[in-house]
Amino acid sequence: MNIHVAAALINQDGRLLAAQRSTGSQAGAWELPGGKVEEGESSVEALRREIGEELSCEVRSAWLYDTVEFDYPEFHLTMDCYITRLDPEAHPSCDPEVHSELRWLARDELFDVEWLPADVDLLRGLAYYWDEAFSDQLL
Ligand SMILES: Nc1nc2c([nH]c(=O)n2[C@H]2C[C@H](O)[C@@H](COP(=O)(O)OP(=O)(O)OP(=O)(O)O)O2)c(=O)[nH]1
Repeated sequence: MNIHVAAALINQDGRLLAAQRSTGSQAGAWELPGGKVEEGESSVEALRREIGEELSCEVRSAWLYDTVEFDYPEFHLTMDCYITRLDPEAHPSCDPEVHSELRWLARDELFDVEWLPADVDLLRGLAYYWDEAFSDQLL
């Protein structure tokens, strides 16, 4: 089984938004906000919808940073990860049905939380290319 997910790398004031899953078998683990791409939807459309549903925020712009391919025991994950800009005044809020906590992590705090296994290599890379990835010139 293949699961296609769209996920957001959201940076504000030099920090990345991380979210802790509140339900399911992966409860307690940290992830990037996002979710499954539905039938008939593009991955950017899924990103906009999920960020609206989960964080009550509007996506201003998004560009594809990387696509993660990862084998979980039960399924294969394809995850499109977008550098995502919200309105600078936006305050993402936590929907308890999805996330138990949101945290803004600085570059040197990225691994203070326990990420879902599929995210670890991506975030290692992001820590390395942090300034380039979040440069305003690219948005
Ligand atoms: N959103 C998100 N999902 C991730 C990440 N890393 C990772 O392995 N996943 C996995 C966890 C889940 O098995 C799957 C996403 O499914 P989900 O349950 O969040 O999707 P959804 O919001 O559409 O939920 P649902 O409607 O099926 O309940 O992808 C990540 O950084 N962000």
